[in-house]
Amino acid sequence: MKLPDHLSIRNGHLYIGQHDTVDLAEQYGTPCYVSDEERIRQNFLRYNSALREYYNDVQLLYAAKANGNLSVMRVLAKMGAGADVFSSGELHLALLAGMPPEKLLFNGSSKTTEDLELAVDKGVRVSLDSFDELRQLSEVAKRKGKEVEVSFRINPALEVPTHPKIATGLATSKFGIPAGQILDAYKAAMEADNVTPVGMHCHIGSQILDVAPFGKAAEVMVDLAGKITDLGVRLAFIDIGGGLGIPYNRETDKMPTPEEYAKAVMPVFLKGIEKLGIKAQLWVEPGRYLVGDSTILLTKVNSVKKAHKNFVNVDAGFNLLIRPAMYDAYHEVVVANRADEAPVETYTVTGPICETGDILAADRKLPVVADSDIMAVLDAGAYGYSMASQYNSRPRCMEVMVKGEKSAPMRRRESIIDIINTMQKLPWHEE
Ligand SMILES: Cc1ncc(COP(=O)(O)O)c(C=O)c1O
Ligand SMILES: N[C@@H](CCCC[NH3+])C(=O)O
Repeated sequence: MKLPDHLSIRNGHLYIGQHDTVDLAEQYGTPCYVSDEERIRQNFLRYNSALREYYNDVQLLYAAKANGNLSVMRVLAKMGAGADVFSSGELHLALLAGMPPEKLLFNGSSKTTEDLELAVDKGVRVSLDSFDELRQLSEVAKRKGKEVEVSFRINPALEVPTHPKIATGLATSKFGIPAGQILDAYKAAMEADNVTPVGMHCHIGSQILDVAPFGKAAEVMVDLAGKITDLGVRLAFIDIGGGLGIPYNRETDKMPTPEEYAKAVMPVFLKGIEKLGIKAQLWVEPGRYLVGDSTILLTKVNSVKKAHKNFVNVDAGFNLLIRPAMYDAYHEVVVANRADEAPVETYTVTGPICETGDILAADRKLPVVADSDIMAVLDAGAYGYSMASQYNSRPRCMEVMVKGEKSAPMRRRESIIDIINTMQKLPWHEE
């Protein structure tokens, strides 16, 4: 099995960095997410350098939805990342993590008045998704006597090779303003009180397996940039979103690298802005690439059952990692305490949730598995914990970070008390 550099097999056990995952499972309990801080750094550096090879004025805005743990965001903030925030919650976290407001963009297709107020109060730029939202933001900013800088999210109407649920730039998707309406949007923004258009934004989808659509999106953006500049808008940034995929199946996935991504995007972008004679900053919003492979989910085998199939029943299910159930996503699984044993049996790894679809990994060849074995689900750092739920009244698990010889929890395990405490007794049930 091919492993990323920060994972290795030593003495029959799976290691993350310098840590035996079987010991980590013992020390912190299962289920448990474990992330490697160094890996996040390496991923950031690689992505950033690939783009900066071509152009100095690039700003990475980490897509906070991928993994909103404050410790993860602090690591990225220290590296110089800003953030794409998609809610007031993510905005608060980004600021707490030390990301300056000028490196944040408040995205979202359905913002509340409170969201808009927070953006204005904190001096964060807003990516607008409708004419309605422009009007509302203008009213909010005027009421507060403040100015707010904006971009519009553009729907480039592009097909992308990914799961249909995570293609976001299709003509039919809910995101963005169609290219045919975009000049009217900028005109309206130029006329609106207390609002200044200074940027453009698009994001075509996630887990994209080919760089060609990114090049196409860049082309659409610089073409439109010309028309928007002609209106008199001074573009400070052009944000082309995130979406670069990662190889979840290292045996079969042929994934584009950040260098290939940069090669597809940067010449188009640079030619475009040179032609226009502008010096816009390039903003990109990677999420998955920065954190996806940094993290494993450790889970313990509760029981093994021979039935229609060989089922391995583990203590983590789609309450903690919904990607396999939601997108039929593939995640590699390793029996952490038998990592050097030969795969001899085919197993389906299932969680504890009361749903047939609670399958983490189907039909995998693994060593003979027994109860109390520790399994690691790989590449769980993006859209893992951040999409976790308390379904079946299961408290969410702990998150641990390792760095060199050190390890520490970066989020405590929830307890049933946490769940109970959010509920309130109805007044007519009191007596
Ligand atoms: C607006 C926006 N930007 C960035 C991202 C990050 O995407 P990814 O994690 O695929 O890089 C997303 C998620 O798809 C998004 O919705
Ligand atoms: N949640 C998706 C990615 C969507 C990103 C948000 N637009 C996944 O797990 O692959």
